[in-house]
Amino acid sequence: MTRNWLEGHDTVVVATKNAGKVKEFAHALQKLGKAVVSLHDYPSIPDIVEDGDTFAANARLKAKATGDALGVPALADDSGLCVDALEGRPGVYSARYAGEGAADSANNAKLLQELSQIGAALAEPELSDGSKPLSRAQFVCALALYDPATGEFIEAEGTVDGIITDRPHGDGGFGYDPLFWLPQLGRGMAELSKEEKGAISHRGEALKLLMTKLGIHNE
Ligand SMILES: O=c1nc[nH]c2c1ncn2[C@H]1C[C@H](O)[C@@H](COP(=O)(O)OP(=O)(O)OP(=O)(O)O)O1
Ligand SMILES: [Mg+2]
Repeated sequence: MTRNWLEGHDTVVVATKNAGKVKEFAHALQKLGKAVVSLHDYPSIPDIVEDGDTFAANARLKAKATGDALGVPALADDSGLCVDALEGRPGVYSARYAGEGAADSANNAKLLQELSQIGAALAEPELSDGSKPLSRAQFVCALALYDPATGEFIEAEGTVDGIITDRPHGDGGFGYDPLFWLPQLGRGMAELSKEEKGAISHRGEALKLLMTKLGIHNE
């Protein structure tokens, strides 16, 4: 068991510029009595190039650059959507699917366009609102916590399976959430509260695992 790196820190640095992630981490870590700061609070840290081949490699890159710049442990999240009908794309390219700096709405539009182009369709009945299931998909989240004092990493990964539908459901969450349907719940990811999403999501699962590795037992 690793020592708890977060002990004695009432603020956790999350190496992200994604406001949706910040909200989810803030909500989850608040239960441990910890506040979250993000790269929005440190504009002087230069942009981090995410050129790793895997979610885990990118998470390590972001955690290390941030931890080294600030001299305190930093937590990074690299995540994305892997769509079966697209052979796992957009994967590590999820954030820039529709181009560098693309808005979530543009990425969602591109996803529907690609799926429509190949005529993706699941041999499953349509949902009760008439929307069509297009492909199985998985959200993946790799977390890396880095300690600049020792150069060590603690890492964890989580996934959640779902289905991409041809229409959005709900307006919560961020990113691809509106197109991600959870057949096991009969609801869309963007229809869940932060609490509900955290309980089942790729990020929630990765965070639980990371906390276990740190020896922190929540609930
Ligand atoms: O729970 C999620 N619900 C919906 N979409 C999600 C989720 N988690 C990741 N995603 C999507 C958003 C973005 O298109 C990509 C992450 O890319 P990723 O590089 O990890 O994050 P980012 O560039 O938005 O912020 P940053 O790198 O500063 O942490 O996957
Ligand atoms: Mg990114």
